Amino acid sequence: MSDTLSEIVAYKRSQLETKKRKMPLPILEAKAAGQQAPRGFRAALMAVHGRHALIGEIKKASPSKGLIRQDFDVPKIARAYVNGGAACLSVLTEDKWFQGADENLQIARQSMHLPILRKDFLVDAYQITESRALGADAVLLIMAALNSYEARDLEMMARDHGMDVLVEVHDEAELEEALKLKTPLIGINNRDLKTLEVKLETTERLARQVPGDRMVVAESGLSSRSDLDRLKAAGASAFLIGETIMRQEDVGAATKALIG
Ligand SMILES: O=P(O)(O)OC[C@@H](O)[C@@H](O)c1c[nH]c2ccccc12
Repeated sequence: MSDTLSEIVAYKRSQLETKKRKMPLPILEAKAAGQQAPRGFRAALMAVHGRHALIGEIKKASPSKGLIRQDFDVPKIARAYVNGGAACLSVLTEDKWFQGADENLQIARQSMHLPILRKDFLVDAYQITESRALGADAVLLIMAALNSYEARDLEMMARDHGMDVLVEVHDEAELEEALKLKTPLIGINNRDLKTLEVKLETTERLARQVPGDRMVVAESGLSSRSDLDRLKAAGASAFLIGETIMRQEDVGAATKALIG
């Protein structure tokens, strides 16, 4: 376990057995079936015209930065993102490194109308059903944590539950695997999840290799309007932003300032 991603994934896998015992899959399936229908995540991104399509992330802490935001009022943050003009939200549910919680997703969803991406480390089919049972509209699949079979199976399950899939890559080999999936949403993470280093050049380099029928979502390390303009010119059409906005007291104003 030399890098952060492997450590997190190992921890996730170790939690799974307990979770499955506490909440057996059939019960979870029933919960998922009882949820309101998924809101269109991809559709909401595609509906944005004339300004940047932003996915506003609700994130309290991160492995690279520690605590990011002290005053963490989820409904207030969620509604501020709406008022600021975000197209979608992303909610961290990972508890140990990001201080997230499953409840944060449920609370955010009850607080506003935008589609929500469940941001976590999903490596097992159980977690896909769990995401829908929590009310997620979309899930993140991280190619660096999955082989191509796992990615394909998890994607199929997510689609069966009516959720959109954002597949995350950070190099050429992962992009090649991601393009074999059905989802049109290709997230390019500027942060290397193994070393935690951030380079906007990652989006610039990889976006060029994404066919025109896919949609590039630039992720991580975006801190200004000019970063968004720069990556849009490189081919990104949506932007996933957490820390920059989470550090601002006024989330609505910070969102507006970024997307115009
Ligand atoms: O806070 P930032 O640098 O704006 O990044 C947001 C988002 O891209 C980042 O939280 C993220 C991208 N991929 C992930 C996978 C797991 C956990 C977190 C992430």
